[in-house]
Amino acid sequence: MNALVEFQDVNLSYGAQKVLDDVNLSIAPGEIVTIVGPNGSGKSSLLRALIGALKPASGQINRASGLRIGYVPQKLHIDPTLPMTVRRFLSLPLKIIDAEAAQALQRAGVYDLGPRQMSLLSGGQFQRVLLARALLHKPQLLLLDEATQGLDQPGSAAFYRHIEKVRDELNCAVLMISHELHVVMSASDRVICLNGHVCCEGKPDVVASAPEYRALFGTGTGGALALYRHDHDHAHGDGCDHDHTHDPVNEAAD
Ligand SMILES: Nc1ncnc2c1ncn2[C@@H]1O[C@H](COP(=O)(O)OP(=O)(O)OP(=O)(O)O)[C@@H](O)[C@H]1O
Repeated sequence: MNALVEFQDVNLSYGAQKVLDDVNLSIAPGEIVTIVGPNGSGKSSLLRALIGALKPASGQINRASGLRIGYVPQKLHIDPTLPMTVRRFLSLPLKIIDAEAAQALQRAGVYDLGPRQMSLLSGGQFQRVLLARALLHKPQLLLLDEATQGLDQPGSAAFYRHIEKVRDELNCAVLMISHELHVVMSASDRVICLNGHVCCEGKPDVVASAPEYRALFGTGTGGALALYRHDHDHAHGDGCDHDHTHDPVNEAAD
């Protein structure tokens, strides 16, 4: 198999609630793919199924043999009363040597944070440390689950610019969930729109070439959020029977 990961007709439920419905997708080496979709559309569940934390009710998830995955979660709670340096955090649960920690921090763009206390990091620094942890074992596939939640717009733009750099350095594929659709425009090779099933996918430049997008995106990132119109300029497959008129601004703000 050439792809790193392939979903074939994957169905997933929590009890009676169906969350993924015949999902098919594949991720090729080195590509940056973003999953967008409304709240509750199954994005995080898809990532959890991909890492093997959830078992599909039917269908297949094929991973390339020996695939190394790095995962940056949406958030991670660490007891603020627990003294723990960044260096120590990187050694949990697997002990690593100083050189490995230094290299991972360097790759995450925070080479000097090793001695700092986890509880005293800013939101942006904390996410970079989570990224460093995900990079420790040189992943072929990096998963980011709304990794910039809580960061301001410049902070999250810097984070995603850094992700492109990491991809170029490590040649890893990146699969990310983001509500920040300007990031989708600028950083992704491909966008997959999920609403229980994959309702459309395509290159972001289709969206970015819209005159409204140019007018707004050229002058800042805020307006670009309004331009992701789910009901045009994508090809929809059969069986896509739900309302496609999402409210991207509110989705982005959630
Ligand atoms: N452990 C669980 N047990 C039961 N239901 C769950 C569980 N995790 C998620 N769900 C439900 O499954 C659906 C999909 O959730 P999921 O977190 O995958 O969506 P999402 O697209 O990532 O949402 P968001 O954008 O809000 O983060 C939601 O209706 C959610 O309430």
